[in-house]
Amino acid sequence: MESSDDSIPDNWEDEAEEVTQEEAASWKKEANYVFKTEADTVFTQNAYSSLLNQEEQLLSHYSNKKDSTPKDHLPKKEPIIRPKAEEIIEKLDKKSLISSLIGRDYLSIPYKTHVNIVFIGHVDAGKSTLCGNIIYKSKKIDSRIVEMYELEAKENNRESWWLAYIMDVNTEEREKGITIEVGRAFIETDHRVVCMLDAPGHKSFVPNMISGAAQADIAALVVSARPGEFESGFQKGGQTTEHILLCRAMGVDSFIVLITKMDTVNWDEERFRFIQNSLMPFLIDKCKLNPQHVHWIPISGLDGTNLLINEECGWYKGKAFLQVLDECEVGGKDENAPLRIPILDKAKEMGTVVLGKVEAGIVVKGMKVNLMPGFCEAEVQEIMGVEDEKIMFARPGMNVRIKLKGSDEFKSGSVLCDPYDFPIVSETFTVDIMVLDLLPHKPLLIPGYVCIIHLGIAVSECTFHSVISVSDPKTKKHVKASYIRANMRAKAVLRVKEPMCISVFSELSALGKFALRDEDITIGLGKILEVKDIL
Ligand SMILES: Nc1nc2c(ncn2[C@@H]2O[C@H](COP(=O)(O)OP(=O)(O)OP(=O)(O)O)[C@@H](O)[C@H]2O)c(=O)[nH]1
Repeated sequence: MESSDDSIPDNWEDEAEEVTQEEAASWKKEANYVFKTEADTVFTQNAYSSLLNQEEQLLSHYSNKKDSTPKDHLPKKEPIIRPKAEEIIEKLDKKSLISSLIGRDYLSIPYKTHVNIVFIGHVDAGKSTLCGNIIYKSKKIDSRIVEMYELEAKENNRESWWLAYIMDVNTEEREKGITIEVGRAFIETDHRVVCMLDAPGHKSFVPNMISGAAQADIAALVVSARPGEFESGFQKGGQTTEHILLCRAMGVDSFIVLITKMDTVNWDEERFRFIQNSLMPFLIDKCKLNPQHVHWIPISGLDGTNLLINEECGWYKGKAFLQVLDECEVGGKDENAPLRIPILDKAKEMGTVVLGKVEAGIVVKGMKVNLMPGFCEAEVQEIMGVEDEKIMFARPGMNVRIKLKGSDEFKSGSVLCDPYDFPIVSETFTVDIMVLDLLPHKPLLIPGYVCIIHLGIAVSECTFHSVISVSDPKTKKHVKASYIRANMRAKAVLRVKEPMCISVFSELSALGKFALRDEDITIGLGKILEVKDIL
């Protein structure tokens, strides 16, 4: 039944975003920036004097040209009125603020961009083996440790698994031969510092896989070419499609498909093309990936062919995995945006140390920060980079450990942000949701339906508050509805148990995309359209 004048207009997504931006703008105006500490005073003063310097330089530039420049081209010398702190922050870009804080122009030094790649795919596809081999071949591991792993694999009757042991570090993972936690290792390509996130393939550990996907810029989809293995991973119940959908839900737009175990099919091109043709419609048509952002490489994770350099595979003339990884497209991140670091983990190490990836803005040693949604004030005492080296500041994309001084009454999943510019904190928000399969005994999403939401790396219980509309699959027009069935696209209002840091998707995808899970299955994926700030 299509509603008449009160039907949802086609452009409701745009309208929803505008409302949020207006709300954000009015909040920003009302905000009262308070600079309490000495460090903050220096920060503000430096920013202020930098602003004055810019003005003076401009004036002297014009007065030196006095004779040749007509008078009315000169800017009028106005009495200088000290601007308010918030005006300074609005006028100056973040880079000059940071440069003045750390006293040198560090930010113009060329550097390698940082990217995270998550390895996804069905259980036993070969993810850990190929990650381990990349580390081994890049000589990032001591030969004595390799010998130890070889011995341990032999003792566990899993001789060929020693490469996987480089990523699978805990005893249970090694004894069972499966990944449980997201493994993490760093390598460097010519232009990038790459964090490899080895996600578990087993369906019991999908929540861990989602946390890996939420940190990723690129996905490496690992598919086994061994007869029968590709088929079981891609069929209903296999993890290949679920992992692809979850990565898309977490905002990953760039995929490298690694068709591995090619040694088991004698590097048969026909097998490679069969897998490629089977996966292509799902990636391009269903998941709406740009074909130019999907790369295909035949490899063997076990012997390392085509991992670092293109080797001995007559019919494949393309690049090796690390060469593609060095240059494939990743979405830009905004250095000048307010600081956002979703906290992945928190530990006590002579103070509180947090682990996270800088999603937006720049974090600088010595700056004041706030951990939201709990309003925990703290100071950045140390920043540690990928090799645990101490650094002065970190840019977007970088994985950092940060030692904090101050309150530690915050949970993992909180967001570390600027002291004067917080993300929206809310418990109720409007979403655009694509519903997948639903549980046989719970076939409708209706107000009151309770499930688990993975909002980036944060996890919470969530309830369907109301259903607004569903999209008619034929006309694509939204029609009023009071329930949602499997495989429908809909607009609904969700409510989480406790306030969370949330963003409209178009503003910051890291806090604006989500997956819904119920009883171990993924029931929906979506993005946030509108949020009511409760602060
Ligand atoms: N012949 C051959 N065997 C491989 C290759 N890659 C992995 N294997 C074997 O496949 C099995 C599973 O490999 P893993 O690397 O543990 O698979 P995984 O995808 O990390 O497994 P989960 O993380 O538990 O899902 C092991 O016995 C590996 O030795 C390959 O390229 N060729």
